[in-house]
Amino acid sequence: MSGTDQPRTRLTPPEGATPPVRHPDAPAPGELLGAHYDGCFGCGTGQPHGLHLEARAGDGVSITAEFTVKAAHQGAPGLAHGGVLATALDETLGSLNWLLRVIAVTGRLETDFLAPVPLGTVLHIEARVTAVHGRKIYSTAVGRIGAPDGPVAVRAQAVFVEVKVDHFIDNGRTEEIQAAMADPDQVKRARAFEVNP
Ligand SMILES: CCCCC/C=C\C/C=C\C/C=C\C/C=C\CCCC(=O)SCCNC(=O)CCNC(=O)[C@H](O)C(C)(C)COP(=O)(O)OP(=O)(O)OC[C@H]1O[C@@H](n2cnc3c(N)ncnc32)[C@H](O)[C@@H]1OP(=O)(O)O
Repeated sequence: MSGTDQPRTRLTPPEGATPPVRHPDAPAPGELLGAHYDGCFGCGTGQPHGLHLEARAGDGVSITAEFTVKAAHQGAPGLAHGGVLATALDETLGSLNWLLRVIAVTGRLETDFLAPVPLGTVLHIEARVTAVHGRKIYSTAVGRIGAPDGPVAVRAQAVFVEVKVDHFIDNGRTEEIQAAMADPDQVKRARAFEVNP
């Protein structure tokens, strides 16, 4: 790789990175987070074939989540599609930002697939922020088959990049943005981001 083929940033935090700070108003450990947007493929209830991933706050800046592999999520017959598994990890990692009260998008996501995940499996995911450096948030996730201490099937390392709410307003389609703004819970959440940076 050379020039523009190089990744923007390494997955290991640079010198000067600091430990993440859990926001004082973050949901208590064990609390269900709920969907951040009804139309989200990862967590939204309005997506019939979505992942319907359920995330809970953990201790520190960590999240646990469960995702059940359904027929619509197959790649090979009877096995979860790798991209769908990466999505489940991405969604769980994205939920971590709610504990920091920061809005951030995935900049880089590296996934290791260690074991196939059969249809019907409940994938138990745990994700954690390891460090913060400027707008960059470094995090890791692991997905286990069948139980929180089950065999490891997937792992990920990620860098999320903090953005302003304008990122969504400027880049999203007007129709969906207006619908999201009309959802009282979304407005509350967007406000919370803006008054509690
Ligand atoms: C209106 C109602 C809406 C309400 C919304 C309210 C709340 C929303 C709540 C939650 C929604 C949030 C997420 C959804 C949750 C889960 C879903 C899973 C997450 C995703 O699925 S999300 C979709 C996929 N994701 C993208 O769609 C990103 C596309 N992309 C961009 O939008 C830009 O590319 C961006 C913003 C990433 C950067 O652009 P930029 O211009 O702002 O930043 P800039 O270039 O200045 O870089 C600043 C520092 O970040 C480093 N950096 C930059 N890019 C990097 C990269 N790719 N990898 C590693 N490091 C990177 C630089 O190296 C520099 O580091 P340093 O400061 O050390 O030099």
